[in-house]
Amino acid sequence: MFQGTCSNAGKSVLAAAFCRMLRQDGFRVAPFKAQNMSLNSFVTADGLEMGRAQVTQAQAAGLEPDVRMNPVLLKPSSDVGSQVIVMGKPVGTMRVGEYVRYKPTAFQAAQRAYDSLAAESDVIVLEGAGSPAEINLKAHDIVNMAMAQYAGAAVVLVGDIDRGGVFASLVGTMELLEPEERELVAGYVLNKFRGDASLLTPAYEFMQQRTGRTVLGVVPHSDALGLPEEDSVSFKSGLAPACARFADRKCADIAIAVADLPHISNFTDGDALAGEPDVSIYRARTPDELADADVILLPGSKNTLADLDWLQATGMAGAVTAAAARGVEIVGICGGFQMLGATIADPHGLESDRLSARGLGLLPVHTTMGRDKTLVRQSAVHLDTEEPVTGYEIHHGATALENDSASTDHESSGPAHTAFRTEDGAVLGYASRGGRVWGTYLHGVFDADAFRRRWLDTLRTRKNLAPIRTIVAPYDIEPALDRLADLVRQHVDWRSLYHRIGLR
Ligand SMILES: NC(=O)CC[C@H](N)C(=O)O
Repeated sequence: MFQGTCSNAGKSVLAAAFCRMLRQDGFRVAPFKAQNMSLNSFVTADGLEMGRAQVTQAQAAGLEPDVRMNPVLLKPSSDVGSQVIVMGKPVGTMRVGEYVRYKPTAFQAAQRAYDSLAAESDVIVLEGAGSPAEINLKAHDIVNMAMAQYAGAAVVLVGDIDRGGVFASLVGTMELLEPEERELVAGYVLNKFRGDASLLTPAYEFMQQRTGRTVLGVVPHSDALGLPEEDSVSFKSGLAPACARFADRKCADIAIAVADLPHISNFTDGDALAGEPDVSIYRARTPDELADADVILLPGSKNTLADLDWLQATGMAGAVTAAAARGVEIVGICGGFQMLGATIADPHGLESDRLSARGLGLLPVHTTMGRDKTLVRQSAVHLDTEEPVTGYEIHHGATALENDSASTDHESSGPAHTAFRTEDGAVLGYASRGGRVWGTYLHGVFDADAFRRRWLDTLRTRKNLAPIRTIVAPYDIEPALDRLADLVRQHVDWRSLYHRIGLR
């Protein structure tokens, strides 16, 4: 089990690496994280919702994502607390105190999920959350040492050396554990190292003497892995792959600005675009940052109305409508799609106490949030290009086209047409008359290689750049998972870990 001395220490990535390595070595391996807090979720084939990190780890393990791998998911929606998802379905929106009271039930669900997964596997790679040494939270822990004890796991403590203070964090974490918890710790991994690792060797001796545990490895910092990010922590601090890569690519042909909404969900929707050599994709928080964009992407949101307020308050809303008037391509996904419309209503107060609001008025559509949550994988066709797309839907809102679009008082909303249609004929998104403003409920819409290239080529043509016409950057994380496994094999004493858990 990988536990961190802080959040974002790189536990998920190490867990993914071990899933891939164990699979390469012929074991039946599955990932598990009792509880995730993330707005980056995914829908399983049976229509259940789980965190993205275990989806990547499942792929590393060669398995279909399964909700047992992440039985509890908390999706913070601020004003009204977090939406609590248990075994893939929302059980309610709870404030902290309420959730603490609910935790014994959540832990039971996690234990049942673990047992059933463990019965089918040779090895489970568990992941903790945050740090196990948060002494104020320990009494009701269900995801760190409590889970490790339940599973009888060997724990690797992961420290982020890039932040500094890594030895103090490791020693301090050990210090704050109960003796029986400390027993479970097999050793340490120092993650995100830049520089000459031989400089660290004197510290290993010290750690061994002081704590009786050794450093099992030092993993170099790597921006270039190209794996999806688990939660928005790294996106917010500008560390997500898309942003990291942007630094080198300010001059790419197509500039795509992603509005960095306070409740941004599923920003992984931009990952496939970030991999394209002719694209620079970056987050935008101010109107200025939208100025040179060829595309403005409004991503998903766990709180559409609050984020719409944020767009208004920051002046971003005005900048988006002005850009639309200049002919800039405006794309909305899920919550972003809802924002493009004329009105959004949340009569049950599911996301906030704002019961309704006007949208940006760029598409003549109306959204109403219903109590039922749509959770489904979808295949659809983009009608203009006839290219297939696939992805998943996660939303409460239902969005419909205005009967008589002339009735709208929003200047920019003109007649719109269906942009995406599913196999069974359902509408999955609309586009404005000229097609430059469009939105869809489909997360992952840009993952389809052919559609993505066709769309980028339309943008190129508009800028008088030659279309590329072939798929130059297929979106596939398989090679990245293999690269990751190689990197970790090189730098971590995986043999002694295998030995510790009884594998040969
Ligand atoms: N994933 C999303 O962007 C969800 C949009 C919105 N919060 C809804 O539930 O309808």
